[in-house]
Amino acid sequence: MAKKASKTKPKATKKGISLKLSKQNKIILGSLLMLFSIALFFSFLSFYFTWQDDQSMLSEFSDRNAQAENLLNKFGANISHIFMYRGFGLASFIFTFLFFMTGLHMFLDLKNSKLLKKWIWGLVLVIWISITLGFFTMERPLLGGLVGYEMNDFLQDYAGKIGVLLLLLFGLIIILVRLFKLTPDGIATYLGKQGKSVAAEFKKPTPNEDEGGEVTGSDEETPIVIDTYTHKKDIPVLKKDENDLPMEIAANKKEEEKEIAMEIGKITEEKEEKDVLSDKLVADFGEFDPTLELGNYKFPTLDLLDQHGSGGGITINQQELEENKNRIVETLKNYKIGIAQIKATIGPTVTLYEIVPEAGVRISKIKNLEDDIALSLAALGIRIIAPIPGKGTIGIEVPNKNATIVSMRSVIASSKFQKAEMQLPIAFGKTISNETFVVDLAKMPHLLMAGATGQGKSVGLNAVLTSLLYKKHPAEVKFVLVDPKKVELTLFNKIERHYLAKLPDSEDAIITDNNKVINTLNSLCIEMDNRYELLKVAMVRNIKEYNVKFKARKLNPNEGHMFLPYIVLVIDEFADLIMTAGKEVETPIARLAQLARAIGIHLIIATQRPSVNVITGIIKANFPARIAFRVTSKIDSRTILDTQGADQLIGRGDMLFTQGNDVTRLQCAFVDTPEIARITEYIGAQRGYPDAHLLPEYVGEDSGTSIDYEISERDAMFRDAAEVIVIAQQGSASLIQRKLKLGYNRAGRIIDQLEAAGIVGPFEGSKARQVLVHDMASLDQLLKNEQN
Ligand SMILES: Nc1ncnc2c1ncn2[C@@H]1O[C@H](COP(=O)(O)OP(=O)(O)OP(=O)(O)O)[C@@H](O)[C@H]1O
Repeated sequence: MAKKASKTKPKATKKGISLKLSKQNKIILGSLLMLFSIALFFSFLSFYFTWQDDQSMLSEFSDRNAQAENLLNKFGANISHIFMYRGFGLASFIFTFLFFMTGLHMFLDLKNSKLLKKWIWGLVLVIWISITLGFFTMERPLLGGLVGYEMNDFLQDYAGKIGVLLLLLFGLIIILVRLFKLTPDGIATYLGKQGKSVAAEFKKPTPNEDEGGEVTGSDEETPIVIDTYTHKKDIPVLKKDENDLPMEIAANKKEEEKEIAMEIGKITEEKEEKDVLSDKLVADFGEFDPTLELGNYKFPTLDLLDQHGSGGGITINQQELEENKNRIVETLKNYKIGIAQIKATIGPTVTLYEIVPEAGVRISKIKNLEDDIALSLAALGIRIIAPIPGKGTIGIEVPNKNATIVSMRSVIASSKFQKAEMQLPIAFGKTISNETFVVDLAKMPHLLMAGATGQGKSVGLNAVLTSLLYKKHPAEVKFVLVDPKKVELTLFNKIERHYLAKLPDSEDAIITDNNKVINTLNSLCIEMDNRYELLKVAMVRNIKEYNVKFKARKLNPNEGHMFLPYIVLVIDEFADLIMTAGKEVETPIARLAQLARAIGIHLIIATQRPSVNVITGIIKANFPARIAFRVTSKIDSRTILDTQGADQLIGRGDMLFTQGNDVTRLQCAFVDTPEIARITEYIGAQRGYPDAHLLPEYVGEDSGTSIDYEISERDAMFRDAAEVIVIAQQGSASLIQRKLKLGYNRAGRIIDQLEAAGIVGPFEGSKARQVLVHDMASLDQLLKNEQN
C-alpha cells in the first residue's frame, strides 16, 4: 500500500509541473500570442476602413464562398467586430499591445509581476479611452465602441453630461499621476521646455555661455528637469551620471590625498631637547651598560656542573618497551577495547604510549580503567591523558624501570636554553619527549611550587636559581631569598654582594626570621610603588621599556632614575610562614602578585602542604604558573593544579607544570648541593658590589605612627630629606621616597616634620607642597638657628 501511495504521488506533482508550462511550451505559446497580436493589429487597422462592407459577412462565417474585405478576411472581420464594434472601439488597439507583451514575456520567460501591472493599467486605459471617445463622438460609435457608447449613456442618465465629463477628468488625473507619474511641476517644466530648442537645452549646463535673461530661468529649471526624468526612460542616463560622478570624486580624492601626503612629508619633527641630549650622550659614551660596574664578571662555566651519569642521554630498553606494549594491549583487550595503533615516546623517567583506539570506543571508558591498567602493568605513576590535547590520541604514561637523571648541565648546555631570548629564562628540565623545557619567568609571572617532602622541591628551586645565574648578569637580576628552614638556601650567601637583595639594616641577606619576612615583603611593596612612580615619570609601561630608555640615556639619573634589575623573591617554605604570620604575609604577597609583574618583581613560592588554608584563593588566583611534584593525595593535586595527576607522579623530580590550561609532565633537572656550592663559590670569589642590593627601608606601622615635632626626635634622615627638597624645590613625599629609598610612611612623617620646621608649606591636596626655603644657605641658617 505504502509503495502504491509513493508511486502515485510523483505523478501528481509531474502533472502539476506540466500545467505550469515548460520552457518550450512557453516559447510556443509566446510566439503564438505575439503573432496573434500582429494579426489583431492589422485586422483592427483594416476594420476601420472596411467595417461597413464586411458587416453583412459576419453572419456568413461558415460559408467558404463569402469573402470579406478585411486584411485577415472573415477572421479579421469577426474578431475586429467583437473588439472594436461591440467592444471598446479604438481603445481595442491597446489589446494588441497587451497580447504582444504577454507573448514576449512568455517567449523570454520573464517575470510575470510587471505583466500583471501592464494588464491592469491597459484595461483601465481601454475603459477610459472608450468612454471618453464615446462621450465626445456620440455620432460615430465606432470610435468608442459599444461599451463606450453604452457606458456613456448609462452614466449620463445618472450624472449628466457635466458629471461624466468630471468623472473622465478625474480618470485622466489618476492615469497621469499614477501611470505616467506626472506632477504639476513636471507638467509645467515640460510645457516650458516645449518653447526651447533641444540645442539650447543641451547648452544650458555649460557655465561659459551667458545667455542674458535666460540664464536665471535655466538655473531654476535644471534641477526640475532632472526631477521629471527621474522616472522610467531616463533612468539609464541617470545611472550613467552616477557612475561618472564617483569616478570624478575618486580622482579628486586621489589628488587631494597626494597633496596631503606631500604636506606630511614636508613636516619635520623637531627633536626634543632631551632626545638631542641623549643622542649626544650615546654618541659620546655609548649606551648605558649596567654591567659595567662589574665589567670583568665571568659567568659560571659548565664544568662546575656534574654529568650525573646520564652523559649520552637515555638508553632504550627494547624488551621493557615490548613488554609494556603487550600488557597495555592485553589489558585493554580484557575490557573489550580494541587498539588501532600504538606508538611509544621515550622520556627520561617515563615512556608515553600513544594509543589510537578502534572506532567507536569511548574515551571515558579508557580513563576509568586507569587503576586496572596500572595494576596489570604492576607500576606506580601511571597517568592516562585522554585525549592528548591537539593530537586526538590517548596517552598512557608508564614510568621507566631505570629512570635517567636529567642533569642541570645537559639542560644548561642545550641550545634551546643558550639561545633563549627571554628576560628571565628558566630551564626546568626535560619533557616526556626528551626535549629541554625552557620558560620565561617574566611571562609567568609568578610561580607556585608544591610537593610532598623529599620529592624534589628544593632541587627545583635550585634549578631555577641556577638557570638565572647562568644567564643573567648580577646587574640584571637580584634575589630575595626566604628560607625558614635555614638550611636549603644558605649556600647562596656567598653571592650576596652579587645577586642578593636585602633590607638596609639586616646582616644576612637570606631571610630566616618570620618577622623579617614581613618587613621584607612590605619593603618590596614600597619598591614596587617606587618603581611604578619611576615608570610613570618615564612614561613607559613596563620594566623592559624603562630599562631600554634608561640605557639609551633618555632618563636622567639625577632625577632619581636608575637601571632597574629584576627582583626574584623565593620563599622556600610558605606553609610555615602563613601558619605563623597569616594575614601579615598574605596581604603583601597578594599585592605583589597582583601588581608586580610590570615592574619586574617575580615571586616563586614553594610549599610542602598545598592545602587550601596555605594556598588561599587570593594567592592561587594570582599565581597562574604552577608546578606540582609528587603529592600524597588527589585533593592536594587538585589544590595545586586544579586537576588530579600530581598524586600519580613517581617523585624524584617528576613534575607537572601548568601555565593555565595544558599540563606538561617534566623531569626536573637535577642539581646537587656540591654543584651549587661550586657555582656560588665561583661567583663569590669574583669582585662584587660593595654590598647587597638594598631594598627600601620599611618601618613597621606600630613603631612610629605618632608624629613627633621635637627636634631631638626627628627622623635620622630629616636633614637629608630637607636638602633633597630644597635642591629640587619640590615638596613631595614621593621625591624623598625615591631619592632616599624610604618607605611611604617614613617619607610622609618626614614631610610632616619638615612642615613643622617651616621648610615646606602645608598639605595642598594633589599639588606638591610649597618649599619655603629657597637655597641651601638659608636651610643651613634655619637649622642652625633652631639649635640655638
Ligand atoms: N630532579 C631530580 N632528579 C633526580 N633526583 C632528584 C631530583 N629531585 C630530587 N631528587 C632526589 O630527591 C631528594 C629530595 O629532593 P629535595 O631535597 O629537593 O626534596 P624536597 O621536596 O625539597 O624535600 P623537603 O621538602 O623535605 O626539603 C634529593 O636528594 C634527590 O636525591
